[in-house]
Amino acid sequence: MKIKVCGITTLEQLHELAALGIHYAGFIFYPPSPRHAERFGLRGAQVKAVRYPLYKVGVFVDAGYEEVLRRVEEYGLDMVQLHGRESPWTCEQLMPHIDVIKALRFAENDHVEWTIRHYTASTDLLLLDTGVPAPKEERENKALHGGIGRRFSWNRLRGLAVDKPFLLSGGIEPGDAAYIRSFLTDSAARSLAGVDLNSRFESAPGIKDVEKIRRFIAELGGTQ
Ligand SMILES: O=C(O)c1ccccc1NCC(=O)[C@H](O)[C@H](O)COP(=O)(O)O
Repeated sequence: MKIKVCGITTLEQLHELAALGIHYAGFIFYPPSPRHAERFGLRGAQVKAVRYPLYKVGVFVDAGYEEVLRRVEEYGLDMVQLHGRESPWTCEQLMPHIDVIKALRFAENDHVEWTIRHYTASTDLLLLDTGVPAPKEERENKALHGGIGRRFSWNRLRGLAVDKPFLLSGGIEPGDAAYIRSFLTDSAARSLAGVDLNSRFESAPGIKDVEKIRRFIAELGGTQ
């Protein structure tokens, strides 16, 4: 089970999380987010200079091609996560340059299987997250693109043949380890690469509670 921790904002936290053996470290490049990498003074040259055995992932929301590749260079990113309404074609344009995670966000009536199939050939890894139903006031708060701490019904994945490795995401919290382990018995879990941890493992937005993450990883059975 791979672990991605998203919304890292300081080098100290990157260092502590690397020591826990996490596989993916997410840095958010979306200014309205309370976890925006630069909000806490994090700079590209610092991130680029540190070497840990993990993937540095830049998270973008409908950013332009040039902006994404500029950040890849500046921060020494290994992967990008596209968390907005990027089309399969947009993902394909980036794939020759950098590994792409496409985040798919499911609201109640979205067709999970069809949406996944649409992106299978156009991404290296999927991240399945919760979409908000989008009443007017939520639509207007753009920061609600991710990190909202809400879960979509994982039961909607049960029985599906997912033809691409995926990270399970969306409001995962301390105490979910047993449920995630039980999900491993489902056929959809054949493609489950790991889990994505974010707002439910923070003491404040952008500040990860490393001890909570350490305990959760232990409950999951450790990192491999
Ligand atoms: O975390 C954010 O603030 C964020 C804002 C805009 C786009 C993406 C964002 N996070 C990306 C992630 O991959 C999150 O970890 C994912 O949405 C799950 O977060 P949570 O619901 O807090 O578990």
